[in-house]
Amino acid sequence: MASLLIKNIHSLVQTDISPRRIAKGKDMQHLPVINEAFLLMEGDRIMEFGEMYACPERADTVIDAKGKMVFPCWCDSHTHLVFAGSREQEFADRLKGMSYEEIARRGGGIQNSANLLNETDEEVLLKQALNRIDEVIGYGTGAIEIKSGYGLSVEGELKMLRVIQHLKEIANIPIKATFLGAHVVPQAYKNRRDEYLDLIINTMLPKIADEGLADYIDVFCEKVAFNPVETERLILAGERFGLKAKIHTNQFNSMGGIEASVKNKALSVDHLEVVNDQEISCLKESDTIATLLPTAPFFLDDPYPPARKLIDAGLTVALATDYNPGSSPSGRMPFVLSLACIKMKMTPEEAVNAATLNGATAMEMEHDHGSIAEGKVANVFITKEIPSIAFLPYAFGSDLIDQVIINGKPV
Ligand SMILES: N=CN[C@@H](CCC(=O)O)C(=O)O
Ligand SMILES: [Zn+2]
Repeated sequence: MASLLIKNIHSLVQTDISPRRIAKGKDMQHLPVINEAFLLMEGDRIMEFGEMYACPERADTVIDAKGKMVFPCWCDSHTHLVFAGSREQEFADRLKGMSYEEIARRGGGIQNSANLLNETDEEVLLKQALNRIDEVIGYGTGAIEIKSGYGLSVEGELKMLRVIQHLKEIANIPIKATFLGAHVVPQAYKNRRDEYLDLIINTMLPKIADEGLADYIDVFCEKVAFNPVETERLILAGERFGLKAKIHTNQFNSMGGIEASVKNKALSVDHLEVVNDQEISCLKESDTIATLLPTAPFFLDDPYPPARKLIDAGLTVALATDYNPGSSPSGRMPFVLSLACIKMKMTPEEAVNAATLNGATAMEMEHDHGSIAEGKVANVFITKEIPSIAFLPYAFGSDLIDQVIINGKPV
């Protein structure tokens, strides 16, 4: 097996000697670092790491990282990166004052992306999504979740999930697939929402389970999409097919989505731009991860999630890009970290924990990803020469990633 040694690392970040599963509440401030370090990878795994005095003498390939830092790759646990076309016309409409919700109500938004996706061939979707995966690897992402939800029909949802399945086979980073048939009620079912729910539960889910196309189920619990009762019905249906829930909720309204998710042991609740004290207390009683997506409120010019309140209440916070054509047309994790610090007052250490270990746990990949630990997959990135960890979110526009290593190989 080929070995790769990185030596003279100024700081090796997020080192796990006795592996942590998660960083919760005030522990999110704890970011273990080894200064003047080495990292040895063999095959696709991390073999050994430590201080330079113990550095092995030989390896097949040696990289000198003097002045640079090494991080585990980002774990982006919430994306919609299989999509067709783009929505800059809606962007222009919003700049003139129209809201995201108004655009959705007039049949634009998610329905617009669904129309485009249903007209696009599977091979084209695959090629474009693969390009996006290559793009985000360049930003340091080494594990990702991808949702369906722009099909909104049996054929469309299956097409999206088959594309994601194909991506799992050919992309060189691990992918988790989430079924989001309940993204909005499609226009064709406008006055027949119960029939659409029945279609999801009785037709889509059995086919998806039959082909093993999804790892999780998601519902957009919002006024423009599905209510908490419908959300709970869908979570329970997913559970019958072995799918845990990761739920879009509290993006624009607080209407019971968190309670419905927590009650049904959702793995994560995602967005949380609008969240009240009662909902925070409800989350405190659970293991459900709060996944925040700050590029969405940045792009939509909405309020940011109250990350400080959530962390100070002892919750587990993850950060992800929400890469999608409508509310976050960017998969750039370093910018997510900058927004988390600048707009949500997370510390750089909390932001790194949220974007690595907690992101991995939000897609149940923490055994193999999210930290520098012996035996974990060797997905890491080397920064350019930077003076401190805080420099990464601080220098928000700069490309500070020098080299990305995936499965123990530079890409
Ligand atoms: N809010 C629901 N879904 C996506 C947006 C999808 C879209 O606008 O196309 C989100 O997470 O922001
Ligand atoms: Zn989303």
